[in-house]
Amino acid sequence: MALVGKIAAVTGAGKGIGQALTETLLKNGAKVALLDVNEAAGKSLAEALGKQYGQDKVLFINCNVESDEQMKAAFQKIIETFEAIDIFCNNAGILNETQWEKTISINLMGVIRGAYLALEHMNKLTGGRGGVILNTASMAGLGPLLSCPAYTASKHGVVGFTRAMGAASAASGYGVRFNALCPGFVQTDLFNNIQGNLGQFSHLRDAAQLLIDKMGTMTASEVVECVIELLTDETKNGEVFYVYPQGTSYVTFPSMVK
Ligand SMILES: NC(=O)C1=CN([C@@H]2O[C@H](COP(=O)(O)OP(=O)(O)OC[C@H]3O[C@@H](n4cnc5c(N)ncnc54)[C@H](O)[C@@H]3O)[C@@H](O)[C@H]2O)C=CC1
Ligand SMILES: CCCCC/C=C\C=C\C(=O)C/C=C\C/C=C\CCCC(=O)O
Repeated sequence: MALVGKIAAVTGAGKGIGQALTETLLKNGAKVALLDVNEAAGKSLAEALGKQYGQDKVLFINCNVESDEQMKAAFQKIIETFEAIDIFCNNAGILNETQWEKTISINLMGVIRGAYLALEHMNKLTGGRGGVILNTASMAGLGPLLSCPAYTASKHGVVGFTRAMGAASAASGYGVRFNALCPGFVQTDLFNNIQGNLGQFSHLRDAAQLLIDKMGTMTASEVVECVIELLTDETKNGEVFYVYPQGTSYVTFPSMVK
């Protein structure tokens, strides 16, 4: 599936990994709807990218992934403007162990909400033209980030949801692929502004820092460079793609059916 002419939407598009995803999609010829709750960041990015790629290629929508109403309205706006949707990147996320319910609400419930609404418009059985849904999980969806249990739970949830939806979609003939992106540490606002967000686990900051020092960090652009394959290769469904400073790998899981 080439990206030229495809219609994409990215949540949390205003900054960090979402910004890099948006720029990469535009660079490869897609039109992109930028969804973000940060109006200032999303709007100014959309304006800058509109100048670079053409105003008809970008659309900013102020939208909180926690809101069913705002998300439904966002999909309506995308369809009104671009007529379809082929690629949906469920990327918005926070890391806040003090506000752990909000962390679950945005990172996991927001992803499920986004996927179900996207599917209504993309499902080939209901008039959609198929496509791919990419869920940004994390390496914390594969192993425990000791200072961040709620965040770790949210990301394990995203990995499980993606795998189950990939299987459900294939078995149902929806024509929509589901893949999860699991980056290691990425230099973004989420990573840099961790101070005050670890709550009762603040005393584990140094232990987490040791892990960061051992593993290293990446830029958002380095992560997204590796993602094109996941979006374009039509054989990739239900995949969990681990991106770390030294390379990438498709994660394998043990089969529980004996
Ligand atoms: N930075 C890192 O080390 C890693 C981040 N991730 C994941 O990548 C995704 C993106 O994170 P970053 O780019 O690092 O963060 P970031 O903080 O740089 O950007 C997140 C964007 O999401 C938006 N956002 C937050 N809550 C929202 C909501 N309720 N509705 C709509 N938009 C919302 C923010 O306004 C911001 O523009 C998240 O899901 C995060 O968990 C995964 C692995 C590592
Ligand atoms: C200094 C406190 C921690 C700061 C972490 C900031 C951002 C992290 C974002 C993530 O999504 C996590 C990325 C990578 C690490 C996740 C899990 C490590 C698992 C290690 C293991 O399996 O042993």
